[in-house]
Amino acid sequence: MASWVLTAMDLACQKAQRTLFEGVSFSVPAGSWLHIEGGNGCGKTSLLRILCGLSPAARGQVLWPSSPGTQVSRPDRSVLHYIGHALGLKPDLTACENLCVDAQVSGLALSRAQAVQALAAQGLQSRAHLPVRVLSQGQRQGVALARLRTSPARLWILDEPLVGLDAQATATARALLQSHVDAGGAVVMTSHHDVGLQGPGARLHLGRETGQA
Ligand SMILES: Nc1ncnc2c1ncn2[C@@H]1O[C@H](COP(=O)(O)OP(=O)(O)OP(=O)(O)O)[C@@H](O)[C@H]1O
Repeated sequence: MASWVLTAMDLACQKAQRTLFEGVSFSVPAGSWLHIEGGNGCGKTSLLRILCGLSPAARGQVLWPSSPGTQVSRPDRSVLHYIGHALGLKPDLTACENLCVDAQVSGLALSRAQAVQALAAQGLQSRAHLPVRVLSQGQRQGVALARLRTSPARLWILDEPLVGLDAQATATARALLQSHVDAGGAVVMTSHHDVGLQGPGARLHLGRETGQA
């Protein structure tokens, strides 16, 4: 049985007095995934931000996992790792430094060698010591994904994590997400493409059929 769960209860979202979605409820237990899909502007990013506690819901409630068997009122970085469209990278720091600083903020000790290893696993070893501002968009996405490899969080919330990746980087990223789920983590993600995750999981289509997942 799963030791923890992310729960969304009857969520609604409004932007500029327009209801984007309502009645959205789901549970994402440890060891599972949720793929949120839907057309441009249907509210996928807005939903992820609500799930992360970055934006308020117009209605409803989110219960985040904490240590096994408990729930917290807001998630911290030890619980939840969010990658949004903006990626959150520091452009003047190298890829390696970005991982080290990110770990430091999470209260983790990460050596440069460990950071380079995480980047190498994304196929970015040769880019490790370059400032992020000179990297391509796909390479930046790879750096953001490499941070997942050093994150303590069991719950990953990812906005279009495969966007801009070439075929090889996409396969690597898919394997990373699958291994996280297989190891008892959880992935909530948006994507306009089939991600092909296996095992316990669900798809939530935001739009006219929005509802239970
Ligand atoms: N602050 C805001 N004020 C007014 N409208 C907003 C605001 N923020 C978002 N929106 C609108 O809400 C809608 C949903 O935006 P959101 O980014 O959640 O969509 P999305 O499903 O992630 O789209 P995409 O697939 O294009 O990334 C869009 O029409 C957007 O313009």
